[in-house]
Amino acid sequence: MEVTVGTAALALALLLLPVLYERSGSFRFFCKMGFYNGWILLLALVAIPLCALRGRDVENMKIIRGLMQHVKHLYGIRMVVRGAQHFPPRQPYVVVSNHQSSLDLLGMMEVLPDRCVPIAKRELLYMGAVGVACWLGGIIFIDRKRTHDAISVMAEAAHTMLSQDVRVWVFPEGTRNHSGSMLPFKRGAFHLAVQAQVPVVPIVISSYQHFYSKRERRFTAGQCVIQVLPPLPTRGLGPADVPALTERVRAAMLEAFEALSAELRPTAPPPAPQ
Ligand SMILES: CCCCCCCCCCCCCCC(=O)SCCNC(=O)CCNC(=O)[C@H](O)C(C)(C)COP(=O)(O)OP(=O)(O)OC[C@H]1O[C@@H](n2cnc3c(N)ncnc32)[C@H](O)[C@@H]1OP(=O)(O)O
Ligand SMILES: CCCCCCCC/C=C\CCCCCCCC(=O)OC[C@@H](O)COP(=O)(O)O
Repeated sequence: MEVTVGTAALALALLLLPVLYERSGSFRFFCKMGFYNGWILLLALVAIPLCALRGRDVENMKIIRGLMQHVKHLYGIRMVVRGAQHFPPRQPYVVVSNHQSSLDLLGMMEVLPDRCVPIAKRELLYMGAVGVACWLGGIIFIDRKRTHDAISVMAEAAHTMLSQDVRVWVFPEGTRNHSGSMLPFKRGAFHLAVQAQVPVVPIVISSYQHFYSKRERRFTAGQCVIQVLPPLPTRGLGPADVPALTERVRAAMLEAFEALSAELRPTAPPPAPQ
């Protein structure tokens, strides 16, 4: 009898799920985000044995990139890349981009250059299969709570970039930011570029506001523009030039971000006929 009641309750709940999904925006949002994380976890499980053949190697980022590129289609997100010609050919550089949400992974995987690894918070290492896949991909982990250690990891990265022909991707805001603008930039990425004497390539990911908002629990289909800006050289610059370089890059990125936000903002619906 108990089994029958339990089974009936489960069947009723399952039947109600599509209704709830249809009627509740919040429920839809949590389902979509849950699926996003779960799917990435599953993809990481696929990536691990493929990447393990090489061991920890930046070439594995090609496998991770390849496995991730279809995810945008699952969510109806159209990615438009502009300025890809600005990526310097055949040389290391530091990519800096704005960081709004974990959805940035989709934009990143759309344009991630070959032999390019992100710098990530070390907490990512402990995300089960995702952490293992990231480690195998050669992702550089830093402990944000230990500035001194983070700086020495980045100094080591400057050396690796040159000795192993590696590009590095940094989110200079240092954390996700949903404010609709950009946080002040931390200087690590720019010290890295100056130490290695390589260009900085700024990338702006347009605002998600018109199709995704964590606060409003809204996640629909939409368009995202990824704009690669002209690289800034650092040859001849020293540590004293880092603050000005940081501000120059942030100003250029903020200008591009605001222009994209204005361009992509949905126009108000026409007034209803009187
Ligand atoms: C198939 C599917 C599998 C799934 C795979 C999924 C893969 C996806 C992976 C994507 C990962 C994306 C993850 C994104 C993140 O984790 S973002 C968070 C981590 N990133 C950052 O924090 C980067 C930016 N941070 C910095 O650059 C910071 O500066 C940092 C080095 C971390 C230090 O920060 P903090 O402690 O806050 O100190 P300050 O920034 O205030 O710096 C203190 C002074 O030190 C100077 N400084 C900084 N860096 C250096 C350096 N390298 N060399 C010398 N000096 C440095 C800095 O200028 C400050 O001094 P002044 O105030 O300027 O005098
Ligand atoms: C055994 C433990 C199992 C744990 C399982 C966890 C499952 C998680 C599964 C998938 C996670 C997919 C998202 C991957 C990475 C997203 C990168 C990202 O956006 O990191 C945030 C970081 O930039 C800044 O962090 P904060 O904004 O400072 O916070």
